[in-house]
Amino acid sequence: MSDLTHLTISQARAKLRAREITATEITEAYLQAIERANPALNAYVVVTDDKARDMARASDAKLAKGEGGSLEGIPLGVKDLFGTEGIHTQACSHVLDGFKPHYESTVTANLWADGAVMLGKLNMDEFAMGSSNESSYYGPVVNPWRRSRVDTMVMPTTHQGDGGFVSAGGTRTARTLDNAQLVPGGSSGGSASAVSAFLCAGATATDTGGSIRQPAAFTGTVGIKPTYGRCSRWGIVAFASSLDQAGPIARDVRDAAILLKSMASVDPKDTTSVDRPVPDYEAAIGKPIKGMKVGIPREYRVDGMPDEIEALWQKGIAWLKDAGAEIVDISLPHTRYALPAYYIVAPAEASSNLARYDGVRYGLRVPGKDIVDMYEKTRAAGFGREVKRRIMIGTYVLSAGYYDAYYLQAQKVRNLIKRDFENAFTAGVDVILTPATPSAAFGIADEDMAADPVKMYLNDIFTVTVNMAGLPGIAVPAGLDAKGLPLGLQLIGRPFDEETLFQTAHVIEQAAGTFQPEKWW
Ligand SMILES: NC(=O)C[C@H](N)C(=O)O
Repeated sequence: MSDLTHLTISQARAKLRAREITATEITEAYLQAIERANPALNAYVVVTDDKARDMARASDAKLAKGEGGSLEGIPLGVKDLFGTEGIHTQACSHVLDGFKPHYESTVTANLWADGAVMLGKLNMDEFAMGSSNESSYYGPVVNPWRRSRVDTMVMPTTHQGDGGFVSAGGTRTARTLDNAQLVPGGSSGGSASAVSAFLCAGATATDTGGSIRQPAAFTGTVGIKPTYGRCSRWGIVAFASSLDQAGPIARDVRDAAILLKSMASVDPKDTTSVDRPVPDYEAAIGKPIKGMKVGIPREYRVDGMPDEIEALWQKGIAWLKDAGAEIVDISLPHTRYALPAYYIVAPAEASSNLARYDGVRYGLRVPGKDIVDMYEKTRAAGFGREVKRRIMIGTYVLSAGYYDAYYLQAQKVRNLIKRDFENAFTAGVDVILTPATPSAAFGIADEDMAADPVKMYLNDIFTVTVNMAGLPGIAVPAGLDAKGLPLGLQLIGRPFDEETLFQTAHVIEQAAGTFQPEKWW
């Protein structure tokens, strides 16, 4: 049965439609895999097994009649940020203890309408704030990937007895997995870990400054943040509303295209969702990229970037060139201001969005001597360190006297960043290629990151620009580092041109192959 969990969505879809397997069988295989692996990986915070079985049964009834949607019978995991009716939705925060919404987010409703089966809610950084999944109230998620060491042994040439038997000698290599646990990235760490470890066929995720693409890169999976407005934000717990976008994490580019097609829609309940038809993204896969103009932004060559990342980038450039693309150097001159500006805009919006958690309307309430005391005690107990840090930064940059110096400036910088991209695209660039992250996955409880939050924020250096400009970006696995850990490349496209991203990412995937962790859990 466990083999069923190794099918990609497109493979499972074909087998389900051909009645070679049933939705119940594949769902049971995933539930068993979760039961076995979750104590080690902590990817799921809730497993909705009864619901999964009911949904699978309903899918089987439809499939038996030759009916069903595009995802009929496909088991998925859902990031805990998505409101799921009657089911635990806590953004992995203590402050939302016991919260079960009476509504379903538009994105998840779209998936269920297309026949997908819900396996459970996935772990994440608290309120999506983080790049390591260590700020979750439910504890860190473990990356299924581990560093490995390659030992080369020189085998001596041996002689045996008078017969003069001679062994060939030479070298032998052995790969040993390191025991150190690594982060899966964040904030969608549960989604990335679960997809990579075969604990769901695909997962929903969100990306405010890199939360889909960075964990995808850290786990050898594919993650796309679509254009702002492509997926409805309705029913998703808000972090920074002008930046938040939902998207999928999947095992390959085709699966990501299938999932995004289902998740995306125009929604009157979210005024920022855009009224444009959702194309058949899968149709873009396999289309040649001959003549496509690929921009390489010189400002993404940041100080201290490891040689391995530069080498990966060069490899990506060579693959696209070999496939007939034209490579052009471009300049995005305001890139270096993106990270500081993001860490003003995002906390500012967060401080406003998170004001609603007051102990009255949702979740946790810690009694106090009066209402103000109750607010204070609830918020002090309910929010974790990183969330408190962002609320304080956000409140500060919005306060009278500082608003102009910080928030207003950051908004201006945001416009300049957007204009940089517009200039590149109007000059004829079709897609931009960059590394997805400045490093491979790092260790859980990494001392440097824990001591200095800015080090953690630097994880977002290549991804935040895309959110600031509202553009689509995809992370696609492109190789392994010297320690055997996955590394990803990022492609950035024109607004609403996700098709070009899938088309180009598929070329990289074809050249690089797909990557699976060695099973230890
Ligand atoms: N939410 C995100 O996109 C993650 C980003 N690292 C942040 O902490 O803001």
